[in-house]
Amino acid sequence: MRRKLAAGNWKMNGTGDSLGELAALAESHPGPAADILICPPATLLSRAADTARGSAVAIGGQDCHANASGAHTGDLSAAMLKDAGASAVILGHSERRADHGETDAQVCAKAEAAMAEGLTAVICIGETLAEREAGDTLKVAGTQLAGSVPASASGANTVIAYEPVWAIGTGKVPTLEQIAEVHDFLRAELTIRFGAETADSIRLLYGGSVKPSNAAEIFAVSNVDGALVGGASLKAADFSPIITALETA
Ligand SMILES: O=C[C@H](O)COP(=O)(O)O
Repeated sequence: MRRKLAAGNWKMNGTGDSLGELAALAESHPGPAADILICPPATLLSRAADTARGSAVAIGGQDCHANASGAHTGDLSAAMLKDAGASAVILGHSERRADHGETDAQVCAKAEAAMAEGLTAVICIGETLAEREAGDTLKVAGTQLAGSVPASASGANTVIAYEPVWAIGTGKVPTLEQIAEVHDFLRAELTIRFGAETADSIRLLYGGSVKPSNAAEIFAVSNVDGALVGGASLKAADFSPIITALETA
């Protein structure tokens, strides 16, 4: 049985003042029936880990380098994230794929580095609007899944987030049928590659304009094990009802 996961990606938002939202969230969900993960910007990782210590909220990074150390100005290794208090890291987010030209192979190498440090890799995939309109959604999902997920993936070290690029921060959400089609496809692809036992243990998150108003219906979709939430994770008042919807799904 997969435990549900509500993950918040603060992206490039937040300063020390934002930690009050994290504290409020942790206080509102002392014994949640779902896992909760907040991924603040790297500048807040250590303080966020201090704020969340002893609570049910885990802290994660938003990216890591594939190498353990070295001359990579501005980058952070998986070991550094772990040292700062992270237990997970988002990898291959479409914003990094677009802004930094990250390839599936690079995402896969980063995921291997994260796993080697004991971090859970939250690996993001998803099609652009042009790819969906061309009828290539499943082809893109399959290619990104195959290329970005390491052979060592398991339910313990890997979470897959399906995030259609056109749904991120736009208020546009795929139909429930469209979400189900992709999530069922991803489960089937994982089963072919890893076998049923491992495939059934890997959580599949949906991401893209998840709000308190649409969370419950999305969480009722086949093979949706939670959400990766951007904008609505910044305020406890928005993220808390999403977590509650997941707990009761
Ligand atoms: O990582 C989160 C996703 O990009 C979703 O962002 P959003 O909830 O603001 O659409």
